[in-house]
Amino acid sequence: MTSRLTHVEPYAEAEMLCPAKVNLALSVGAAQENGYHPIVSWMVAVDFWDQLSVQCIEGIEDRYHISFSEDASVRQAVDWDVEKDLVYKAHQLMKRRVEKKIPPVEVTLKKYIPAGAGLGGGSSDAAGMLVGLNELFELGIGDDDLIAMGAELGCDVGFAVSAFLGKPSAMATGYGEVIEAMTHLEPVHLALIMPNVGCATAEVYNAFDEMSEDHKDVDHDGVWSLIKGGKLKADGPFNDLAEAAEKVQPRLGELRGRIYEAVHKPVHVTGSGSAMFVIGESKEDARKMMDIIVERCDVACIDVQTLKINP
Ligand SMILES: C[C@@](CO)(OP(=O)(O)O)[C@H](O)COP(=O)(O)OP(=O)(O)OC[C@H]1O[C@@H](n2ccc(N)nc2=O)[C@H](O)[C@@H]1O
Ligand SMILES: Nc1ncnc2c1ncn2[C@@H]1O[C@H](COP(=O)(O)OP(=O)(O)O)[C@@H](O)[C@H]1O
Repeated sequence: MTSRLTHVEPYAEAEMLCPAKVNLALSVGAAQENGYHPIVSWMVAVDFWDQLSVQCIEGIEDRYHISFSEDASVRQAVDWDVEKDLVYKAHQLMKRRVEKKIPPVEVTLKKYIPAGAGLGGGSSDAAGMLVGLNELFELGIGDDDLIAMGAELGCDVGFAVSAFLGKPSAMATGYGEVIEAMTHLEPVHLALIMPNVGCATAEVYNAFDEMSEDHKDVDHDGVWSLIKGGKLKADGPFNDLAEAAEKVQPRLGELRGRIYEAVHKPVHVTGSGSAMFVIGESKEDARKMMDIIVERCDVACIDVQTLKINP
């Protein structure tokens, strides 16, 4: 479960674990007139989370506390205003959407997922807020509408909502907002590497445009055959944004080389970077690689696995 509701009248609280996502495959087409790129991606949610709590309070104003946890693997500061936070934006969107008035809440977001990592942390926090408010105030918004609301906040937010609803593996198409949830998922074990530098998504897509001479179509079949191909092999994942991410953040290419030297397995970039991952044969294998990477590569690394599908 990724959410928990505690009803102690008159106070009630929703606690949400907001999972990171990994793009196991990401195919990107040429930018459209609106500047956005069509994509086909196999996205999975993993057991690495931000913690979000939404609590009813007395008073008239909402309160927000947003910070990185002291014990986060990558220490960052929240360098954006509350009004720019996706949790705040999700809250405002929900208030506009429902006619029933939402009472004041105290929102506490404790972040572990680094920003600008291609792990969709902010998207997941936003999804947690939509799902949490819907449950807490019994707003009765259906799954498809919640996913559509997510897509208004960001291309990746619809997938994050779907993961909250028990579907942590999906093929995303359109600009990422069209979600086809998968009903079967072989567990995938990963060593997840989180460099202490971030990549801004828009910058990476711009670099992709500059680097792509011949504009190809998205590789729908390639992504689909990976999803349907049984146990994922270490060399299975691919990412059309990987080179662009390395152009934006040249340290990544060098680090990727060092990690490969240490574990002798392909090292993949998730989303627009900066995080990378190596596929393990098993939980033990992923953990062993994590130990080696932490020891030899001077970078934060944890072992994670895909969340189970909730039937
Ligand atoms: C690259 C991906 C892969 O899953 O993830 P991240 O690395 O950001 O986690 C996504 O496509 C990111 O989705 P998301 O992070 O929600 O993007 P948004 O906030 O909607 O858009 C940020 C910016 O990225 C660019 N953008 C985003 C999605 C898309 N299909 N084409 C784009 O060109 C646009 O320049 C946009 O202004
Ligand atoms: N709750 C949040 N968590 C992380 N980043 C957020 C959040 N809300 C807004 N942001 C903004 O989003 C930026 C990260 O976006 P992006 O590069 O797309 O992330 P990612 O690649 O991790 O999905 C941050 O630098 C910050 O300005």
